[in-house]
Amino acid sequence: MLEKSNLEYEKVVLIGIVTREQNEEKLEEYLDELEFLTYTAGGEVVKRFSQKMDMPNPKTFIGSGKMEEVRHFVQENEVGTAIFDDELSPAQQKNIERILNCKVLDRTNLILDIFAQRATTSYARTQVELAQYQYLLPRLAGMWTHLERQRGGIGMRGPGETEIETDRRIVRDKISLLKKKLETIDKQMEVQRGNRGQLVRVALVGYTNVGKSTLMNVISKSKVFAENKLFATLDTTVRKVVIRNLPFLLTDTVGFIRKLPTQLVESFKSTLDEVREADLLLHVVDISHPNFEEHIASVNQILAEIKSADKPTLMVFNKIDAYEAEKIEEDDLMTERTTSHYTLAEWEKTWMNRLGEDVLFISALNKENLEEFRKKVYEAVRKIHITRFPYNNFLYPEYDAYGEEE
Ligand SMILES: Nc1nc2c(ncn2[C@@H]2O[C@H](COP(=O)(O)OP(=O)(O)OP(=O)(O)O)[C@@H](O)[C@H]2O)c(=O)[nH]1
Ligand SMILES: [Mg+2]
Repeated sequence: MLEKSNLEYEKVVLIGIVTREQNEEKLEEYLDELEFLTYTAGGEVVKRFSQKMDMPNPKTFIGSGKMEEVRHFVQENEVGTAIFDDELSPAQQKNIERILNCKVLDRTNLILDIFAQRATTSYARTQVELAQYQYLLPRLAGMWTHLERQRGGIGMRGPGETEIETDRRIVRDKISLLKKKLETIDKQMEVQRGNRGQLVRVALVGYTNVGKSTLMNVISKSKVFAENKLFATLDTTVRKVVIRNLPFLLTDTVGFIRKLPTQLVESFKSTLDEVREADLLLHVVDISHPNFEEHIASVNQILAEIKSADKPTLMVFNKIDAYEAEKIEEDDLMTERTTSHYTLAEWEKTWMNRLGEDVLFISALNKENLEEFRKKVYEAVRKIHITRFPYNNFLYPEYDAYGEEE
């Protein structure tokens, strides 16, 4: 496994549904993200299809009329892949593949594919491979029920079952092998983490592509890979950073995303251990993204899943240089003013205001407000430090007590 399905320059169509919980506007936003994921995986979206429905069709997800429309387009335009925004059951995936006669992926599949493409270290590769096999296992079972139905009762416990059972056993063996391999690496990593001494640990967390690695680079003067694609970072990088005379460890981590496949959360447990063991989180947000509030909610949900929601956290609103409020023309009396029309100053007076001191607005790219960033991080790290080592708190005075030395 691991080798990614070849999406290079492949033409792709996206398919999503409008439901009671998900109106057209939401769907468009989700499909925007799905398109970005597709682009990251090496595909080019040529068309989006959507359908309004209360419940997805159990056999083909979308209705048969819509499916015919998609099939027609796929055939006419030599589309190689159809990607659904929602998770498809193994049976649905198979049925749709048969109708469309092209590759059919869902969101989970696509994310796994990108991770497979981007994993470079053996550690990240092992984690991705484990996630892939875990995704595959119930799908082998799905293949079986599909056979079962086709053949009917009598005589079906023949070679078909044996084959599937063998496949399943191979996959299960592979899973336990990979788990053992990870355990071994985990132990080594634990030792490494133990060797880091008693420095306070700070972790950068946040949605994918918000600028965590960029911030890591400006703060620690390191060269972590950053780019305008999703999941640029899969491995954690730890750097010792010193602000004034106060040293601490700063970790750059993998970005989160809406509906992050559970297999990935599970197999990236050890990568996420860095977050779990952190004393302070810097939750980085791309405030120029129209969905940034939803991104925050997704990140908080994953933090809760890994039991890290209660840690001291600084909210770092990044990309203020790129923030643009939507404008309402003066003669436009129809458009209702919403949060998308807020200026940054207005945002600061919303729920953000309730976070008190723990909020920051910066641009990592243009290095705006980094002095305030250093100050707030210094104060937060210092607070943790002096609770932990009350006897040497004289070492680290309040940030402003340094005067204008830097
Ligand atoms: N305009 C603007 N762009 C930024 C800023 N900070 C980062 N970027 C850009 O945002 C993109 C993503 O940056 P990364 O640092 O790779 O983001 P990340 O959060 O590490 O992303 P993943 O590792 O993929 O989760 C890059 O193209 C950066 O140049 C900023 O302050 N302003
Ligand atoms: Mg990164």
